[in-house]
Amino acid sequence: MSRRIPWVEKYRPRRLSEVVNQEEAKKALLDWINDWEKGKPSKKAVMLVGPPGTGKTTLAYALANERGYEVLELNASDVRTGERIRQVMGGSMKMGSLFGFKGRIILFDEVDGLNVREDRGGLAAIVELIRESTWPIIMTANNPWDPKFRELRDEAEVIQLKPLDEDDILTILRRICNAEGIKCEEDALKLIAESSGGDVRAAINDLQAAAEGKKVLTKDDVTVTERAHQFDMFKILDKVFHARRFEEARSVTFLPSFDWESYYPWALDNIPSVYAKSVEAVSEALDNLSLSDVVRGRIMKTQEWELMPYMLELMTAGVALVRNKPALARFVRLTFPERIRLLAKTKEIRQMRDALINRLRTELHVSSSEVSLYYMPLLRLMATSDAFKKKLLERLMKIMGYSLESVEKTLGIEEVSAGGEGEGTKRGSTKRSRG
Ligand SMILES: Nc1ncnc2c1ncn2[C@@H]1O[C@H](COP(=O)(O)OP(=O)(O)OP(=O)(O)O)[C@@H](O)[C@H]1O
Repeated sequence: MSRRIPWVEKYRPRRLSEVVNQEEAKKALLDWINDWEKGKPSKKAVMLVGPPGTGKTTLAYALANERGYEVLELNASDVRTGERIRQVMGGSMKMGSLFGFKGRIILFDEVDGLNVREDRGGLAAIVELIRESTWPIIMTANNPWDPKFRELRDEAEVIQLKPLDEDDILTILRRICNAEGIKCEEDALKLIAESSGGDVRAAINDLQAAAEGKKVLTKDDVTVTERAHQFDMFKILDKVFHARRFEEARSVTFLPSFDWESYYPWALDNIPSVYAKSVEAVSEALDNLSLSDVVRGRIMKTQEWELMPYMLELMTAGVALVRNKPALARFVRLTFPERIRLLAKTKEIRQMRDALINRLRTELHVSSSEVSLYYMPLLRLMATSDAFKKKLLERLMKIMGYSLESVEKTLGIEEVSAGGEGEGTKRGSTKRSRG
């Protein structure tokens, strides 16, 4: 009955190309190590930041493996005693080659796990380590936005990883099922992926628990634990709405499960109903939330990550501490954000549309935005004209391998003809009657 190798380790990608959907992070990481190798890194360290189980540690190891570095992992107590540091820092880049390595990469996993209050010395030691290091340093963190980590963040290039979506996780799960020779029903994998809340480690663990030793995995075999990304979000919002003090509201941002990208639409959709009794409160909370989005935009554009605490405070304390806040019931009713629901519903069509745009972009040698702006409306128009419709739809079906219905949906011609005549009228009106 004993578990053999955990699948999270067995199937941990060894090469960067196997790490799913973190292309921008990979590129930034490669640029950084290339600069190191040329002897002119802009920062001696990088900090890989992202939600749990999205590939931070994996990227560090894959990079080291691919570029021939030995990984030396350090933790908080190593830093405090200082001894291991001296050991690690001794020697030069050339020394590693004795053992067949090009050099060393120092990995400091989960730096935000340091208890900054009790471990002030530890933090200062890491900063010093970075300044003096002759080796590239990689740190990982889920949530390093506490102002106390500022000095550390300043020493590093912050590389943000994306939260993974269900499709990414399905890709990884299918790969494992194939490698294990297990016939996994798609529904079973979907259930696991859905409940993982974007955490690949959680999904792989659930898969192993349900499938190990089986030849076939069905939906009935899957008893996913209440991983409850959504449940967490309910708890987080509940805490924010009930908070009476600044620190209380802001404290949610230190939870490992806090993911600001998902939090935003949740807050946006729930503020009007939770504060419904006070227009002033709704307006102020939405104002602060939108300001947080302005700050987010600035961070993304200028990479000024030190603005992050302001963004987090505006989206939490800014929502909690508003004038004329109405008295709230002990349990507020929260709803699932419409935007996320809608995005999930239209995902397939959006993907097909993106694929078509991409194809046209390469054929026509123009940018994607030009295709969306000029060529897609033209195609849509042609697809509703008797002179071109048949030929155009047939060509697109052939080129893209879509069904007729998919081509129509991709071009959005239901919407166009909804206002006009023909078969679209019927479909369009059914759609509208919902609203
Ligand atoms: N993008 C990815 N592509 C392929 N596999 C992944 C990816 N992200 C995570 N995994 C798998 O999930 C496991 C956990 O990933 P990893 O340890 O890199 O997560 P992490 O982001 O460092 O999480 P934490 O912050 O909890 O330490 C890995 O063993 C790997 O098998």
